[in-house]
Formats: sequence, C-alpha cells, structure tokens
Amino acid sequence: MDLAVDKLVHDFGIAGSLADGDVVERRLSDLGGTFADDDALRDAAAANDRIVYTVTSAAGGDGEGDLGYGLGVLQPGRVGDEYHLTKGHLHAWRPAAEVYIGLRGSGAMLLQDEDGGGSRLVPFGAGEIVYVPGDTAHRTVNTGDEPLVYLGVYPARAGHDYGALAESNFRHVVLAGPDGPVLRERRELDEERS
Ligand SMILES: O=P(O)(O)OC[C@H]1O[C@H](O)[C@H](O)[C@@H](O)[C@@H]1O
Repeated sequence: MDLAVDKLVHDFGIAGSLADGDVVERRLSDLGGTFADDDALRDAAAANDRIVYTVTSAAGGDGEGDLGYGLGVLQPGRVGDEYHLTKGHLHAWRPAAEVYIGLRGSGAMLLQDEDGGGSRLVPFGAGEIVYVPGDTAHRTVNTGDEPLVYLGVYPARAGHDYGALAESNFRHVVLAGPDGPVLRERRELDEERS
C-alpha cells in the first residue's frame, strides 16, 4: 500500500477498497488561478509549497450503473484571507450528482449553478451530508483548524471538467472575516485590488 494512503487509513480510520485507490495530491503550486489573491498564493508557495489537499479515489467499475468514490483530506489554512479550498469542478457528464459525507473537521461546500450562476454556501463538516445536484459546480472549503475529511460518491462516469471554470473561477470567494467565514463577490474583490 502507498505510504500516503497508509497514513490516511491509519489517521482517519478508513479501511477497505480505498486502501488501493489512486492518490492525487494538490500543493499550493498546483492551485494557480484558484485563490483570489495571486500574489498571496505566489508568496505562500515560495515560502513553503505545502499540501493543500489529497484525494484518494476508487471506482466500483466503469459500467452504466457503477459508482466511484473518493476520500478527500483538505488541510486547514489560508492564502491571504481566503480559506484552503479544492479546485472545484463541474462533472464532465453534467447530469451526474454527488453525495458528500463529512467525516472530520468543519467547513462548507460552495455550489454554483451552471445555468444562471446562482451560488450557495452550505455548511459541511463531520456528520453532515451535502447533496450536489447535476449541472452544479462544487468546491470544498476548510473553515476550521483541523483537516476536513470527507467521502464523495458519484456515478463512475461523472468525470471532472475543470476547464469550464478555469477562466472565470467561482463567482464567490469564502474569506475569513472577524466573526467567521464571509462570502464575497470575486468581481468586487478584484475591483478593490486594482
Ligand atoms: O477535483 P477537485 O475539484 O479538486 O475536488 C477534489 C475532490 O473532491 C471530492 O473528493 C470528489 O469526490 C473528487 O471527485 C474530487 O476530485
């Protein structure tokens, strides 16, 4: 078993078929264009190119009725005022929904409808379940101070489409405010910075 997966299984008590899953590791330097403050990202990555999250995934098969599932471990931290987050994606097969099951930690899911671009910030942490409907871009945010660990379950044929959001990114940004997380419009933040 891969050492990183071994550690996940050990630290988070997850056993079974994920132990042989594929591991994707995303560091700060892999997340250019994801955080709102490019300068803060560049400085943070230069100082310490830390792991922001890992995803260990497995597929039950590649047939029409099969499911895929992945264990995400999103580390706590910030880039500037913005909480650690996942890249976020739409499913390549747009009708695919996904169920997120929170195992440890605390945070939120940022959901954005592909049609119309409406956004919702849904609390997501240990013991909480979020249903992400089809045609919805989704990103996970760790607003706490421990790893946010979760399981995502989706149709095996869902796939990831990162390109659709590559240019515009999500319309909203989750920042640390004086009294907790604050949802801000990216356009407003960009205007304030320029
Ligand atoms: O792929 P990202 O947008 O970076 O999100 C990270 C991961 O989150 C969940 O675990 C999903 O089930 C994965 O399919 C996804 O890859």
